[in-house]
Amino acid sequence: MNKSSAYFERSKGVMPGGVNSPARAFSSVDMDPPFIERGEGAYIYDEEGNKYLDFVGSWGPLILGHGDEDVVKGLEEVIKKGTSFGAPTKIEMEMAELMVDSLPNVEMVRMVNSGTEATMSALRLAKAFTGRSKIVKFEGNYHGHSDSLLIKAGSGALTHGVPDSLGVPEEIGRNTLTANYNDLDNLKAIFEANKEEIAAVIIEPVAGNMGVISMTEEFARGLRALTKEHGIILIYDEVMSGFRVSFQGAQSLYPGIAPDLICYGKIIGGGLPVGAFGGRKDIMSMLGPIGPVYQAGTLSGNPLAMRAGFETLNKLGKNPEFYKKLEAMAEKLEQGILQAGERHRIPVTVNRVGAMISLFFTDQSVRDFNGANAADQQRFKTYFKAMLEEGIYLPPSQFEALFLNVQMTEEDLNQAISAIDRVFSELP
Ligand SMILES: Cc1ncc(COP(=O)(O)O)c(C=O)c1O
Ligand SMILES: N[C@H](C=O)CCC(=O)O
Repeated sequence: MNKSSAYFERSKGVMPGGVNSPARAFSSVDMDPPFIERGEGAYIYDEEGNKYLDFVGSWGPLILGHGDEDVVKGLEEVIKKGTSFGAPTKIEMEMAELMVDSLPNVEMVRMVNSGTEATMSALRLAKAFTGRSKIVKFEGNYHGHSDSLLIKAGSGALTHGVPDSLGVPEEIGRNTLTANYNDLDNLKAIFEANKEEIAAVIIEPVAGNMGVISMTEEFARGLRALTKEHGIILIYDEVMSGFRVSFQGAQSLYPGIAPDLICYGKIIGGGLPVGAFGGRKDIMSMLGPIGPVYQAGTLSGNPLAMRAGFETLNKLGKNPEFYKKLEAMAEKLEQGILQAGERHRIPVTVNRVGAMISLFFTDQSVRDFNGANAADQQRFKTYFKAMLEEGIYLPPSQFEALFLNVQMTEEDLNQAISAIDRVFSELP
């Protein structure tokens, strides 16, 4: 990777760590990242022309693969008319209608430019609605990089050893309480100790930022019952799981449980920068200009992002077989990993929900942050590097999820499974 390494050195001179988001720096696996030149279907190509089967998919958005023809055609149409107006457009309305019509528990929605903005704004709204200041998040969950959420955070923050970022003022940090994922007793104790002070609980219902770990049914029910009992707003962060684990996201996996607000991002932008939050009309109606909670954005509802998102959601909604295919492929991959583990005596636990999957080098079940953190990260590093040499592009951290896309074929998966088998056979 001579060219990539040279570009990386150049980038480091002008960009902190050579990147615009730490997760992509590959420092966690002690190597330089390949610089990606283009993507096509299920594959990406680096500046040297190396071809990789892409299990990152821009960290989740590209469920249709690279260069989906409907997304590209839509973008070409929009770009000829203008890239941004800072004024209402028809496509924003159509996108909002599509989301409200498709999603349970979303009566109104507001578009923003990233998942970070979505969670930050949803929390502000919850604080205004309840008149309270504290929030609860779960250790190892990641909700973007706003101050109050960079506490015991997952994803790149965890991978790079800064789950509690410097620069978050103590008085802000004090209002963020952290709980253990899937632990109702812990949550009850926090609620009891902070009566009438907690505005919201925010959770990744299917977490992907400490590896993949989902809420147990019992925990999901208890969480909803307890938040209701204490007058606390329940926010599902579906930035990653939305339209990924099923068309209606994680909400549909826990029938009968309704969050009050839900955050989106990634897939709803079809590969362009986007986020959204929505939910109960009485809460959403507190937003400006009809309510007292201010929230805004020069490029919010940008026509290109809206069109890419609209084409993506429209296509996913019209093709339920996509999700069946993704599920079948992810299951095949899961089995392939487990069988390779057995064959080569490598202790491995695979967590999977739909086409979100991750592998932990441990023989213990992983259902919270401590479980994920106890897995063998040194072994993950060796595995990651060897897989990259095999032409398989995985997220460079144990604490991230792998994403499949609908462009992947049986042959692609067989290639990945054979690579895993070869790599496991040589793991120290
Ligand atoms: C669950 C979750 N919430 C929020 C975010 C923040 O989104 P963004 O990176 O678009 O700001 C991410 C990813 O980064 C995420 O995975
Ligand atoms: N896990 C993160 C989001 O889901 C990875 C993306 C990033 O932080 O760059």
